[in-house]
Amino acid sequence: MLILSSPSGAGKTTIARRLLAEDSEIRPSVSVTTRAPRPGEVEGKDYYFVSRDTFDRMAEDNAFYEWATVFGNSYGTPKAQIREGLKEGRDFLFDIDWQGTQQLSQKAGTDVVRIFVLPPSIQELHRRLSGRGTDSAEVIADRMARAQAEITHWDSYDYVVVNDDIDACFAQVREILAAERMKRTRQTGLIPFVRELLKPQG
Ligand SMILES: Nc1nc2c(ncn2[C@@H]2O[C@H](COP(=O)(O)OP(=O)(O)O)[C@@H](O)[C@H]2O)c(=O)[nH]1
Ligand SMILES: Nc1ncnc2c1ncn2[C@@H]1O[C@H](COP(=O)(O)OP(=O)(O)O)[C@@H](O)[C@H]1O
Repeated sequence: MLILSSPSGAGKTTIARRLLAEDSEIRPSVSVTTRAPRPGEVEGKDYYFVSRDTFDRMAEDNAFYEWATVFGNSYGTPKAQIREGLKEGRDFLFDIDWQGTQQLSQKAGTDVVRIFVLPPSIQELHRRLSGRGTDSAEVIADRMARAQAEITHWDSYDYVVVNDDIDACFAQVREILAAERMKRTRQTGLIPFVRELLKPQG
């Protein structure tokens, strides 16, 4: 379970989309949200957009691994789509906030890799939120007001990358993923091979 978090506008969606396009081994965890779709966002790809009633019913029915309220809207990770994949040992990418990261870490323990994406500066964060052109001035002001509070949670992540140059930052994320996949504890498929190597020779 690879988690990407950042203050809004630092670039996690950009990194996530590129990773999903280039790495066929990892699948997205598509969240459910009460937030309205932004122009260009696709139902079932970026989010499942639902009403407040539907979200509350899903929460009551225990349909989420975790959920949280961010910027006045609710966001949740639905269990159904990832349960089977996780059993099969597939990699999943989560674009979730620090609250969801804490909840998933408690549930999944060592199977979680957490990356926090920092902007190169607060001024650049503002430029990116404005340049994205998807949010009103009011929404941008709200996200900027929350950015520093979100950055204070950077120390509960395993890795921190600064998204200054997108290519350099993306390369770092790929390196983290490559190294994590090579961890001995994740390479259970190698056990028969190692047993073979250890057989007495001759
Ligand atoms: N806990 C939790 N956070 C989520 C989930 N889906 C999205 N988020 C977070 O909600 C925040 C707002 O997301 P969004 O409205 O798409 O704006 P963004 O920050 O520009 O990507 C971001 O920090 C996301 O990482 C989820 O299922 N659970
Ligand atoms: N390294 C970068 N340099 C310049 N602009 C970037 C960079 N990374 C992302 N952006 C732009 O900044 C805006 C916010 O990025 P986005 O991925 O939507 O952030 P988040 O998902 O963290 O809110 C988008 O318009 C995106 O194209």
